[in-house]
Amino acid sequence: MAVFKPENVEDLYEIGEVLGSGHFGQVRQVRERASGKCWAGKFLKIRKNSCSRLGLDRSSVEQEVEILQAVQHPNIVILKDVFESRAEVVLILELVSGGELFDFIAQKDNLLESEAIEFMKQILQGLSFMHSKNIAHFDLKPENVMLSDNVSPHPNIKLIDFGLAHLFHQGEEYRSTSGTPQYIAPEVINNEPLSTAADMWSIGVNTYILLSGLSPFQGDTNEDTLKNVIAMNYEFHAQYFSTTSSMAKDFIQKLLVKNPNERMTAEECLLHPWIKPITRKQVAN
Ligand SMILES: COc1cc(-c2ccc3ncc(-c4cccc([C@@H](O)NCCN(C)C)c4)n3n2)ccc1O
Repeated sequence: MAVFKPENVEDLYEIGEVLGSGHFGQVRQVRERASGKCWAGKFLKIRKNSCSRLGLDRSSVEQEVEILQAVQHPNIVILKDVFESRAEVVLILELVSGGELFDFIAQKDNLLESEAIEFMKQILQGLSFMHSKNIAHFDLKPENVMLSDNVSPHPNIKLIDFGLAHLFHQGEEYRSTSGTPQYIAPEVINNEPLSTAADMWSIGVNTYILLSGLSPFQGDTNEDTLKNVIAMNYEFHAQYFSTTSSMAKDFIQKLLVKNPNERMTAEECLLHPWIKPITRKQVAN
């Protein structure tokens, strides 16, 4: 069993404002007393015993910590420290100040395809690194793609929220139906054995949204959305994709493939001509 620091987190950090909350618990800004530097504290309630319904299993928190410790990359949020007291675990994480990628995009009149490519390239670089370590994120969605800051013209992408992430062990079969309906792959819905390829389906959905603002499988209800995913029921609506390059559509089509084994991998995505132009003319788009 992993041992986290037993010190009271408030002895070392001043606890600040709530930055956000979700299934994972609360994220608060914290200031390191010794250095004055600000970090993000992810506060997680831990189940007191197996009968308790409130809080997270300690084992799931241990897996998230193990994964975060294994993925030190410029495009993945860095884990600095972990504290545990009573029924709470606190992850001290790199503070990501630029907000969510899609809020950044929503504030712009329109996103150039060249800008979308730059963002997607960084997401794929972080994801390719994770997949090289047999780790899948399993919750890739706009809210979990954040920007390091909102001042530089070319902000850095930071992937967050590894609460559903999984480290695959040799020969292991792993199934899970967790995730957000709009972004999950057909094999997740069908409770079939999963692999890092499920992330690549989500990348296809995120790219479709990045370029159009539309969600390809979104239905009126979650049930309708899941039916659309299973039926592969999506199209490039002319009203939203009239100026989108054929290369971009080809990129998406090579990810929204039902058979996980036939989907592009993150490495193959980084070599796709939409991401890595072959000719100088392509770069002009
Ligand atoms: C590593 O796991 C997580 C990290 C973070 C994280 C890390 C650094 C960091 N700096 C700023 C923030 C932040 C700022 C505003 C809102 C949120 C969060 O509540 N919403 C993000 C998306 N949500 C679906 C996780 C997080 N974060 N969030 C949030 C949730 C996680 O499960």
